[in-house]
Amino acid sequence: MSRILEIADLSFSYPAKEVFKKVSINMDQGEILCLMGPNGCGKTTLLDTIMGIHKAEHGRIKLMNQDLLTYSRKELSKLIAYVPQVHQVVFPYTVKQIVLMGRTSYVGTFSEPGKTDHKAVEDAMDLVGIAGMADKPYSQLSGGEVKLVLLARALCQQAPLLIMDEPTANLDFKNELIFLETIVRLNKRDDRSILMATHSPEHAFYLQGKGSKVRASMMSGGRIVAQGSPEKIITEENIEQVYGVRSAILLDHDQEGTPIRSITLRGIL
Ligand SMILES: Nc1ncnc2c1ncn2[C@@H]1O[C@H](COP(=O)(O)OP(=O)(O)OP(=O)(O)O)[C@@H](O)[C@H]1O
Repeated sequence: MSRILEIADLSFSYPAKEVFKKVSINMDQGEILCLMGPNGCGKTTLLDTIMGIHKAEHGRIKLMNQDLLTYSRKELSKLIAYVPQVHQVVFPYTVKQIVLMGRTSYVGTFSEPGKTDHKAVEDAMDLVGIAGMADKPYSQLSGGEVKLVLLARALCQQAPLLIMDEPTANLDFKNELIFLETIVRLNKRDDRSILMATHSPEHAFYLQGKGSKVRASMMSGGRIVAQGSPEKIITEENIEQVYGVRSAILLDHDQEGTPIRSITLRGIL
């Protein structure tokens, strides 16, 4: 199994704040890694550092066995697709124009997008169910619709590593499942590796139940405090320690006998 991402001893601080220290994470090709942790623990900053937006003070990141710093911006955009937590644009783009931006690294500087680019955009929009919104102004979408458009943009980038920051925030039940099912499909059919920061630990169980290879990492106080298979990491004890709340992990089985775990919150400690 080849490594898509190797993060070793990574540390980063903003001028007046240390965010994370000595973080080490490895991801195999074809794996889904769910990064969890309380608000403000550093998940987004870590994702931004992996994408080369922040420069780490210490440690190193290897992407597909090559030092991240040796890639050009254009090369990186073919290797990593990103669904951000929030996204604002000032120009009055249509939804289709935003999705087409996912093809930027494939289109020459002085060229127009070609047939392949338009086909990739249409396929991605069909897959996430937003084909009917193609000509709508992006600035007039709801928070949930924006997430679906950003997913379509990332899909047509066709990068081996997909990074998502709280992808299902703002989504209703059905769109949350469209998102999760799209992740499963990309992972199992296209062998994409997915790193997602999430406040919904049960997503790790859901994706695992659908046959994806899933691991969970829990971040707290700027460190990775637990890392491994979802059932070993997402435990009542770890949730108590990391989030300061009492919870119950419930185990059920679906019709095929596959275990399904869910979490209910019982109170603040
Ligand atoms: N540009 C910045 N300058 C200074 N401090 C920042 C900056 N951006 C974030 N921080 C701080 O760094 C810490 C980590 O923020 P980050 O957004 O990475 O957390 P997070 O785990 O993604 O949080 P959430 O779950 O709320 O999205 C927080 O304390 C935040 O206030």
